[in-house]
Order: sequence, then C-alpha cells, then structure tokens
Amino acid sequence: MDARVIADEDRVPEFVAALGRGGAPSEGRAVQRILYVTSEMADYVKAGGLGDVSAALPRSLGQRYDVRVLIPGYRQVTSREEDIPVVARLPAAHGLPACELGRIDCPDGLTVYVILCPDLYDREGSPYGDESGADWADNDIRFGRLGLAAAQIAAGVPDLGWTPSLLHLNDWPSALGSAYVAWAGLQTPSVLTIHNLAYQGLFDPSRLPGLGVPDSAFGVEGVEFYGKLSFLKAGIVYASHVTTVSQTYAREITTPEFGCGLDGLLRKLDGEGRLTGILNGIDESWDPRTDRHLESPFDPNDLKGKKANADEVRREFGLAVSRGPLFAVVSRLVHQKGVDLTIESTESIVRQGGQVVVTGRGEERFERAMQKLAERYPAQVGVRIGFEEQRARRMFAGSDFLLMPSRFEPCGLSQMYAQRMGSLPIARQTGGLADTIKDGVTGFLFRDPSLGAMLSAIYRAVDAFGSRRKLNAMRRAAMSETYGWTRSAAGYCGVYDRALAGPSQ
Ligand SMILES: Nc1ncnc2c1ncn2[C@@H]1O[C@H](COP(=O)(O)OP(=O)(O)O[C@H]2O[C@H](CO)[C@@H](O)[C@H](O)[C@H]2O)[C@@H](O)[C@H]1O
Repeated sequence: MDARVIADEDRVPEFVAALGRGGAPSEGRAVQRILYVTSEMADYVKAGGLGDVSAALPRSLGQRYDVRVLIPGYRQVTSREEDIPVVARLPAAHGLPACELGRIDCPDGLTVYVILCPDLYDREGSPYGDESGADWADNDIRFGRLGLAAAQIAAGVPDLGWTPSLLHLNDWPSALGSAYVAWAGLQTPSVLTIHNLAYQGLFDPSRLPGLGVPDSAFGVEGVEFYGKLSFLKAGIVYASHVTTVSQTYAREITTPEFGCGLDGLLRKLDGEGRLTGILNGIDESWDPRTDRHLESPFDPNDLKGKKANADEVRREFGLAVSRGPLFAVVSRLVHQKGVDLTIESTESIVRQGGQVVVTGRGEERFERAMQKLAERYPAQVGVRIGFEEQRARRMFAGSDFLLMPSRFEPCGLSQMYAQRMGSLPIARQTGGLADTIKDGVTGFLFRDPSLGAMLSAIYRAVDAFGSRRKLNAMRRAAMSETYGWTRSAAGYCGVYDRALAGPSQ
C-alpha cells in the first residue's frame, strides 16, 4: 500500500486552527502528517537530551504539520495517565508480540500514541536498563517492537483513522522503523535524527529471525556492522534523509575520528545531499525571569538575583560561604562528557579559590571519583549522584561557570541552559558546543581534550571573574543568545518537505 496516496486524500485543514496555534493552512492544501517516534519524552521519562528534544520539537512543528508522537508504554507513562484509551491493535510479527495502541491527548493538543505491551515495557528502571544500569537483555525486541509499530502505523491501521505521510525516527531505538517500511515495500519516507552516533544498538546475529530481518539485508550494504546487527546502521541505510543535531557534528561524523566506524556510509550520504545538521533549541521554560524553581528571579539588566541563587546552591550542597567562583557540572557521568578531565581539574579550581557542584549519574568509577573529591574538600566540592531537573535548574542559575569538556558533543543542551541562566560554559570546541558558544564572549572554548588545555580555559574564566564589568558583560551576552525552537523547526520543515517530495528532489 502506498501510504502517501492515503495521506493526500485525507485532508485536515482544520487541524492547526483546532490547536489554536499558527495559521490555518492555505485552502485545499493537505496538512502532512508526521509520526515522531522516540524512546524518551520529557513529559514522562528522560534519560538525557533526547527526552527534552522529543517534548519540544513535535510541539514546535505542530504549527506546520499534524505531528503525533509514538512512544513505548513504560511504567512512567502508564502510571502517570489514569486510563489510556485503546485506539488500535497491532498484530504480532516474527518474534515481536502483538500489542495495543493507546492514545493520550495532552492538554496543549499534542497527540501521543503509546505502545501498550506490559511484558516489554512495564518495568522499574530507565527506558534502556534496570535500576543497576544494566541494559535490558531483550532491548532488541523492546525497540524492534517500537520500529515495527511505526511501520505498521505507516501501512495504515484499521480503526486508527490516521496514517502518517512521514516517519521521523530518533536514534537507534526507533531506527529499525525505516527498515521495516522498506522491507514491507511501503513508500512512506522517513527521516532519522542521530542524537548520538556512539550508541548504535548492536545485537548478535542470532537475534535476526526474531526481528524478522531478511537474510538478504544482513550484509555490509545493509544492517550488518562487523558481524553484528546494527539498528542505527539500518536506520541510516533505509531512511530517506538523515539529520544530526548540529552542523559541526554533521561534518565531524563523516571523519574517522568521530564516525564510530560509520563515517564511510555517512560520507556517501553527505555526497548525495542526504545528511543535514540542524541545531537543537531549548524551550521557553528556561528563563531566569520566570522559572519558579529558582530562589530568586533575575534578568540580563538586573543580575542581583543571581547571588541569592548561588547562596542557595552552596547551602543545598553544604559548601562554605564564599565570594569565589562557583563551577557547576550537570551531566551524564560518562567518557563522552570528559568527566575524567573535570575530575582532574577540580583540585586546581579549589586551589584558585573556586567551588564545584556536581549532579550526575553514570559510570560507577566516575561517580566514586566525584564522591571522593567531595569527601576530600567538603567545603568546596558538593556532589549529588542522581538525576533531578529542578536541582539542575537551580545549579545553572546559581553557578558562574559550567564545566563541559566533552570529547564529542552532537549538540549539547546543558551549555545552552547555562547561558540562558547567565552561567558561562567552559567547553571543548567540538560539535554543538562549537556552534553555540562564542569564545571570550558567551563562554570559554578550548581545543585539545587535555588537562592543560582545559586548565588554561579555566584560568581565563577565573580571570574574567575578577573583573565584575567583564563578567557581567559576558553574562548579558550569554543570556541574550536565542536558542528557541523556531529556527530548528524551520530546518526540519525543509528536510521533511524534501523527503515528502520524493527521492528525485
Ligand atoms: N544528573 C542530572 N540531573 C538533571 N539533569 C541532568 C542530569 N544529567 C543530565 N541532565 C540533563 O539532561 C540533558 C542532557 O542533554 P545533553 O544534550 O547535554 O546530553 P545527552 O548526551 O544526554 O544527549 C544527546 O542528545 C542530545 C539531544 O539531541 C544532544 O544535545 C547531545 O549532544 C547528545 O549527546 C540536559 O537537559 C541536562 O541538563
């Protein structure tokens, strides 16, 4: 069945007006329908930046398209919503079980379809693993089911009354969706966004039959990656268009240094004009004038309130009262984020009269090393292992600087949140960090992933801290940067429209 034929027949010109946002589409023009497929959505569950993006981008695109979200029915979703009405049933295929499709209508008008399959999703833990951090052993089935559900919806599901014109897939957990579409002979175009190339969803080939991967697809031209099945590679091979979350990262991933073994394939895509970098935005709730989680509001023209937030953060982390600079770390504690460099630089920061507050969760060795620093310098270093957004907000608002020495960073959101809250990022010049921080104007960039390079950026920051005029000028510049979703949404519109127009465009 050609899903695009169905899409053109089913006109919904009243859609935008019904949402009360944007203008009505021009007379007689069909509103294209986008199914945004994701494994995280901050409304319900967030393990990292993908959750933020999935909550904001579909809403932002709602002015132009009829965008609906598809997510697995994790416990965090089903326990939050009273009764989720079942709107369709999706049949089993291969080793992937049958499931029901629920529908949630968010108060702001966004429709979220939920895959109701308690055996796969109703568990205590994160979307990807149990409470100890170990990946679920059946993640191939859990996320194969997500990709297949997307393709089944694209094929047209009886009773649903809605068939997407395009699938927008995100990262490896939904990437198999574009492969299922291709293997079923559907014409529905798909866009795959890579939020992090380092996570590829690799599985043993013994899993192929359960997922219904055709033998012919398991080769270098298809879904095989060094003898394993790669969900992400499947998405890259079969999607109509691939995007990633900054222009610099889009260039970087075509090189062996950042390409995680997929740079050859990505270079080919780039050569065909099928790889695009679109910077993420941040939503409007990140505003120090109105954020009710802060101790005191402030704005670029009146920064007095920032001090009250700093005092509160010091209290919360049990640090000594101080007039020195306060550095924050809000991060997954993993190699990508250069946490080892942060740990190594902390002693120097303390010697210069600074204090460091850390909130994060991740690899045990980094968690332990951070906690050791806090034990060694209890008045200067505070560490909270965990993930709590409100604390993160207070830290961005209260700190003077954010440490983000990422080894690679597809986009990065923390540095944008920090700037909006007047905290100047000290970051490596890579990926989205290079695209969102102006060195010496809104933050401090360094090139080499080395302690020496990071310390020289920290010295520059401490120096700026010594001049109230310079510091406040930089804070004002950082707070005035615009990182809204409008610009990003326009980028996705361009990509969608090209993919919808077909391969020859
Ligand atoms: N302990 C904690 N407590 C509270 N909040 C915490 C936290 N640890 C992290 N966060 C928050 O989680 C989010 C992390 O987003 P990032 O974009 O910085 O990184 P992540 O690597 O997860 O995302 C990947 O996807 C995103 C989205 O595309 C890309 O920006 C990024 O480069 C890519 O690596 C931010 O909202 C941050 O504030």
